[in-house]
Amino acid sequence: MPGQCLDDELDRTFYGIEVTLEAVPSPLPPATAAAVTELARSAAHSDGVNPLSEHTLLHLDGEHPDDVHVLAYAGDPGASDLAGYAALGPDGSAELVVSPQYRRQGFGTSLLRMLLDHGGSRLRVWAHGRLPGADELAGRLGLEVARELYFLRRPSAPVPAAVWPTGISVRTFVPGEDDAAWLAVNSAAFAHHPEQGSWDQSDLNDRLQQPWFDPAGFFLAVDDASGEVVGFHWTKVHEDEGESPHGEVYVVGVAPAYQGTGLGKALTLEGIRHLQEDRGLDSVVLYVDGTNTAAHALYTKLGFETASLDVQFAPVNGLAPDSSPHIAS
Ligand SMILES: CC(=O)SCCNC(=O)CCNC(=O)[C@H](O)C(C)(C)COP(=O)(O)OP(=O)(O)OC[C@H]1O[C@@H](n2cnc3c(N)ncnc32)[C@H](O)[C@@H]1OP(=O)(O)O
Ligand SMILES: N[C@@H](CS)C(=O)N[C@H]1[C@@H](O[C@@H]2[C@H](O)[C@H](O)[C@@H](O)[C@H](O)[C@H]2O)O[C@H](CO)[C@@H](O)[C@@H]1O
Repeated sequence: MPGQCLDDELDRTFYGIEVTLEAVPSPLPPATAAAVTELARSAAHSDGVNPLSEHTLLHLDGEHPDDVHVLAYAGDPGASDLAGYAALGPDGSAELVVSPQYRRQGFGTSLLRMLLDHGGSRLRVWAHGRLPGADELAGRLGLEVARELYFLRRPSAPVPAAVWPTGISVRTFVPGEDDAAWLAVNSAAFAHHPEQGSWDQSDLNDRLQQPWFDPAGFFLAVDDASGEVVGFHWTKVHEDEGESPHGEVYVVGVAPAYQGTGLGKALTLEGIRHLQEDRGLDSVVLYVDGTNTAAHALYTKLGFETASLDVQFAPVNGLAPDSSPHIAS
């Protein structure tokens, strides 16, 4: 829906007496963003998995005019606390979460129906951890699994020394100097990825400003002959409330012309060494798409094991209701 925006008037859509849904434009008022963050924290504590991804949480703040936020209340908005939330991006990707105290009362169904109204056949809604009920709710509304994202964990174990391909050296990322070079190799490495390959300077800036960002954990592989950045391993440390600190292989990418030379393995090992030895972290995690056979083979070899699964649901054969979105063009 690029370039589209919500009507001037709040687009309030009612799905029944008990549930009030309100589609609100970006930017969310700070108090509303805080309520959504608390709702997500409460659900994570109850379910053992975060219902909203980093991208959605980052987009709660700031101007993202192509995003749609949906708030669910029991009764009139403001008359009660937030019962649920859904986010819909311009590419049809979406997430939704219902407060643990409002489960099995139709809020999830109402939120998903509204996402289908707005997203149509492009809707791709996440179910992180594929929790009980996700498949049932999705199936009831004509959705099926369209994508699998595996969450892998590597228990603490010695890290073999990285063996670098000839003519390649490694250094760490310098914010403000390496941005363009990293964006270029990231988009080349992830040219076929639904999200990663389209990251731009704004996406990078969002993350450079995060408390977890640490350039010492962001490794760049450089071709000595050309000086070109040809690969990277960006690590991340999670120190979230209620979780033991752990490291993440956040993103590993190798320029297509350098793939199959041992560079991905070397970069991955260097990042794991950093997380374990420099940051003193025991376990290391990562996300990898189910279709990514190369990455899966690499990580399995390095001792990663499947810990959980996220899935994305999509309308069966694009048969979603063909209702036109409730948004002005
Ligand atoms: C946590 C994440 O970031 S998941 C996303 C990972 N990144 C991407 O998918 C971006 C696009 N792909 C790439 O950048 C690369 O293909 C990577 C990072 C997956 C692998 O990097 P490469 O430099 O090609 O890997 P490298 O040459 O070091 O191979 C290491 C091992 O990976 C596996 N592997 C690499 N490529 C392949 C392939 N095409 N098919 C099967 N296995 C493969 C093998 O086990 C290989 O070991 P081997 O050569 O001894 O058999
Ligand atoms: N290995 C990476 C790059 S290809 C990957 O698969 N990322 C996924 C993953 O991102 C994680 C997610 O945003 C978590 O909320 C965050 O805490 C992690 O740090 C991220 O790695 O899942 C996303 C969907 O939730 C997906 O869009 C990314 O491509």
